[in-house]
Formats: sequence, structure tokens, C-alpha cells
Amino acid sequence: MNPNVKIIEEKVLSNNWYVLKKIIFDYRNHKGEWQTQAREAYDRGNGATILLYNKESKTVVLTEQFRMPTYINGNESGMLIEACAGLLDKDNPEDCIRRETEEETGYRIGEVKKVFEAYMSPGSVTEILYFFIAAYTKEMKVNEGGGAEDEQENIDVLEIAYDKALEMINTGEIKDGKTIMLLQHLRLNNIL
Ligand SMILES: Nc1nc2c(ncn2[C@@H]2O[C@H](COP(=O)(O)OP(=O)(O)O[C@H]3O[C@H](CO)[C@@H](O)[C@H](O)[C@@H]3O)[C@@H](O)[C@H]2O)c(=O)[nH]1
Ligand SMILES: [Mg+2]
Repeated sequence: MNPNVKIIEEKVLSNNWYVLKKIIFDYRNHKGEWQTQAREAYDRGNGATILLYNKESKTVVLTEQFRMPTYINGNESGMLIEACAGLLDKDNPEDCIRRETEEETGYRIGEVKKVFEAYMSPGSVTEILYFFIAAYTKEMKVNEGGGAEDEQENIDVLEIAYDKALEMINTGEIKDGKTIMLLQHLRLNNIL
């Protein structure tokens, strides 16, 4: 609890797929003065993401899918290359990411390692994202991946040389925050 914050009212502006709220609150600033403020917050739950890597082949597994919000904001094709990720539903982050990895990439992974967690858009979106990495091998491939059919996900699975993926950040071919963070994490920690 923050003694400098008093929530006065929460209005639901939209409750269609996820929930958009307007929150009116009093905030005590550095001078000790109370100010009334309003902020909108979009609650789409929390999520988990994972980067699969192979030390022998020096490759990583990524996904590519159409992302409408990027399409209406400068991404010409709307296609985005991303680390595998999913919303938590009622699962804990580790169970979620195992299920999501199998569904989206087709790999049934062994040990996963949580590396950090982060708010990805703290001025407007409530979501906290849990970040994982895991080693993968060809033998772990149990299906084609592609995402849940009933959710119309249409995900392509990409296996890319790690150095090439890093280069794709520089060229702008990889433009997704969580993916950039995970790719850099592997190099910063001398994992690949
Ligand atoms: N009908 C409908 N479906 C939606 C809507 N918004 C999302 N969906 C569907 O809900 C499903 C969510 O799939 P997940 O794999 O669980 O989540 P994600 O979209 O990949 O999200 C992951 O990445 C995000 C972006 O980095 C993260 O924000 C999120 O936490 C998660 O990790 C997808 O099939 C998506 O199309 C909507 O407004 N309407
Ligand atoms: Mg997903």
C-alpha cells in the first residue's frame, strides 16, 4: 500500500474481450499536496514468454504471427517475429509456458529457467510478463506447433541461427520487446 495514493473511483470503459478501466485517484506529490488524477489501465491478465535455444547448433526457436495492433501502427504486413508467449489463464507461469511452448512451437521441453519478470507497458497496461529460457533438441519435437486451432492462432515456427536473430534486431526484422530482451539475455549471460 502506498500512503500517497487514494483510489476514489474505478469505471469500466470497456469489458468486451479484456477490461479497460479509468481510475480516478488522489496522489500526494513531493510537496505534500494532494492532486486528483485520472489514468486508464488495460487489464488483459498476465503472461509468460520463453526463448528456446540449442547450444550445439547455436539456434533459437521463434514464432511468427499476424498482430493486428502492430498492423494499425506502422507494421506494413502485420507479421511479427516473437519468442513463444501466452496468457496465464489460471495456470502458474511455469505450467503456462510449458503448455504454450508445446502448443505454439511443437516442442515438449524439459527444464525451464525463469530469468526475470517485467511490466512491459507500465503507463497503460497492467500486465506483468514472466520470462523463461529453456534448452531444446530435435528429439523434443512432438508436433508441428502452430497454436491452438480453436483460437485461430496461425503461428509459424522459425528455427534461426542465434547470431542471425541478433542481427535481425539491428535490421528491424525483430521488433518485439520481449523477444529482444530474451535474445540479449542469452549473450549477456554467456549462454550462447
Ligand atoms: N476474439 C478475440 N480474440 C483475442 C482478442 N485478443 C486476443 N485474442 C486471442 O487470444 C489468444 C491469446 O493467445 P496467447 O498465446 O495466450 O497470448 P498472446 O496473444 O500470444 O500473448 C502473449 O504475448 C503478448 C505480447 O507480447 C503478451 O502481452 C501476453 O502476455 C502473452 O505473453 C490469441 O489467440 C489471440 O488471437 C480479442 O480481442 N478478441
Ligand atoms: Mg501466444
